[in-house]
Amino acid sequence: MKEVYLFSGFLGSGKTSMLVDVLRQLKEEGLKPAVIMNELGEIPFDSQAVDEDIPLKEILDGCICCTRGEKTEAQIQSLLYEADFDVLIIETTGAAHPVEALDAVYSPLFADELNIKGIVTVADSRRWMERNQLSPQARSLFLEQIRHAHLILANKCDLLTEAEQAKVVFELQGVNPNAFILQTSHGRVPLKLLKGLQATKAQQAIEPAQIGKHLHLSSRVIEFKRSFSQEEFEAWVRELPATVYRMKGYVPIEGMQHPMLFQYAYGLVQWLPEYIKMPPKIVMIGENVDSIPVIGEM
Ligand SMILES: Nc1nc2c(ncn2[C@@H]2O[C@H](COP(=O)(O)OP(=O)(O)OP(=O)(O)O)[C@@H](O)[C@H]2O)c(=O)[nH]1
Repeated sequence: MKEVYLFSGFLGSGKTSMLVDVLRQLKEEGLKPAVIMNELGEIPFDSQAVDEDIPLKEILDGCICCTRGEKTEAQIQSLLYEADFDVLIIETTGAAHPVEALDAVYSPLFADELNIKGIVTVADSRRWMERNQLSPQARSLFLEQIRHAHLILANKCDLLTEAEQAKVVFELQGVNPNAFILQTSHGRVPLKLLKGLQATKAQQAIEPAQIGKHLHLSSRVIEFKRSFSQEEFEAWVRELPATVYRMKGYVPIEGMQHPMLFQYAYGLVQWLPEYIKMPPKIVMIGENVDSIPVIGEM
């Protein structure tokens, strides 16, 4: 399986600096990286930071998490098809919400091929100290990026005194008690730390994924062995805890020739008939989703 890392973080926090350094380390270890970059503008500004021999896809005209889910899926699929790589790094825009970005990346179509190792959030320590100057929306996004991270870089620590650095780490840990927090400058993170992440462990095609129990934001692949009535399936969905944020995939429904395309977000369910036979599985994204009873297995 290919390892996938999502780099998240506020505008200008140091994501590209981290990317450049991680790419260098991967190459030194003889690993082949590939990169998907998501930039808000039309011009691929940051992509110049990636060497030409590294497979690179860009999503330029929008944010990965808002409208670009399908585009991300297509970019990953074409990378899987055309490029030879071991590790995929996806750098999101500073405006991406981590749950939505994870959702855009995690498709039942290639869940068996990708091992999503986790979300690494780069936090600008100086900006964190001055977060009260941000608009409420920007501040809440900043907090969400920290809250859902599996690893946090308290970056730009060179701009802070030691006492300030300690305060920032303490406060970040308060927002996300589960993530490891590393103080960095210029996004320098040892590769070993990234490799140790386990947002989703290796998944078998049949078995539901084993997920790190102590991590809150996690994902899971659920494969169905029988079909359901739509009512029965939706009754199960209604019973799910509010901490299940997203589900999508293909569900075998009685009377339908092929599994139906199923989408779930913010409590809303959407069904669409599918004209080709897709594998009967969905992905679920939420907090500690491994402990949730699954329809057909209860
Ligand atoms: N002093 C200091 N500057 C840093 C550090 N990390 C990054 N920078 C600078 O901050 C600026 C933004 O860094 P990038 O790595 O481009 O940040 P980014 O998150 O990719 O930025 P966007 O793509 O605009 O979201 C650059 O000028 C970097 O040189 C750091 O640890 N200390």
